[in-house]
Amino acid sequence: MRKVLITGGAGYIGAATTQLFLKKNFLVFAVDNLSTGKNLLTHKNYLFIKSDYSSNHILNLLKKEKIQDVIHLAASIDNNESVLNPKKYYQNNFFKLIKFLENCKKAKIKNFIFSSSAAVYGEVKTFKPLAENFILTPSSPYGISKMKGEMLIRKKKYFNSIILRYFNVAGPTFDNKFRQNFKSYKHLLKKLNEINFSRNKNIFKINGKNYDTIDGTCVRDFVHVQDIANINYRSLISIKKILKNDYSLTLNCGSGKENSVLQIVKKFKIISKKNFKIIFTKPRIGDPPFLLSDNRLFKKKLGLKFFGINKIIKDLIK
Ligand SMILES: O=c1ccn([C@@H]2O[C@H](COP(=O)(O)OP(=O)(O)O[C@H]3O[C@H](CO)[C@H](O)[C@H](O)[C@H]3O)[C@@H](O)[C@H]2O)c(=O)[nH]1
Repeated sequence: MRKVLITGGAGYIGAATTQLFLKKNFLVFAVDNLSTGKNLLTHKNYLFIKSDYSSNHILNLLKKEKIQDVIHLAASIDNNESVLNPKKYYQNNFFKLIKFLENCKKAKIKNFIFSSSAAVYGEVKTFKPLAENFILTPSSPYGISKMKGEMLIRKKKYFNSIILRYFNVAGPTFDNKFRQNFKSYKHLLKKLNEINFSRNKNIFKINGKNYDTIDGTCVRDFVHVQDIANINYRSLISIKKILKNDYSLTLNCGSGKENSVLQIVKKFKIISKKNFKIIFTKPRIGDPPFLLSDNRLFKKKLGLKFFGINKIIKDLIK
């Protein structure tokens, strides 16, 4: 049975990815320090280890179990928080990664999938889809920590690596089991779904209305978490075919379909059949006005289709 180590395995994307690898008959070692995600599974081929991903405990596990495949998802992921507490982001996402990569070398890891983010593009001045070779100007410590992580991994030639730049991930995991539920997160679809519909005077706050976009609100490219799990899986099992003679490749993981925040809020209103008032508040610091994936390389290499925003919303309100 093929083994895989999934760091951040109890997180939101970690849980969806773990569910899929179990379904595909992998023996999954899920490591997580349970600081944000607490999504644990029960399955005969699932082993949960409460630990920091960079610990010696994990190094010993990799060696003992002769694990060759790693999906690295563990990270602090809140753009807003990273502006307030940058040290936490450099520590968790970068300095620990340095140690973890040394451990992966010692354990002779062969294949490494790294979860990066569209946050590496930052506050781009263009209003076009972003290709992987677009200049990186991250606007938050979170984005910077991911960009530095990418650069570090690309230099490592002792394993195959695929760097996946996730765009905006949303929707429930398989079987509708887990969601983006960490209380302090302020993700758009999480906040929309949290509106207390039993009250009459519900309001939803949109951050900013004067961006240079179709309707003045920010534009995003939403991807279903189940698509992301599938991308993680396909990247690993097809890594040789994807890389050909190279040792590392970076891929955008976005649907290429743009939606403004206001469009999404209106769609949510229609699909959920709930009534609430929309108000505009001040823009969020470091909020990129426009993030849209140019996914031509992704399509060429992985050829997967995306579910789309309507299904994400329908699944969320189930
Ligand atoms: O109550 C809310 C919540 C969000 N928004 C707006 O909706 C857009 C999307 O916000 P999210 O918080 O859902 O997502 P972000 O684009 O800020 O960031 C997300 O996507 C990034 C990549 O695109 C990174 O991966 C990051 O970790 C992840 O949180 C932003 O313009 C935000 O200001 C609102 O107007 N009101």
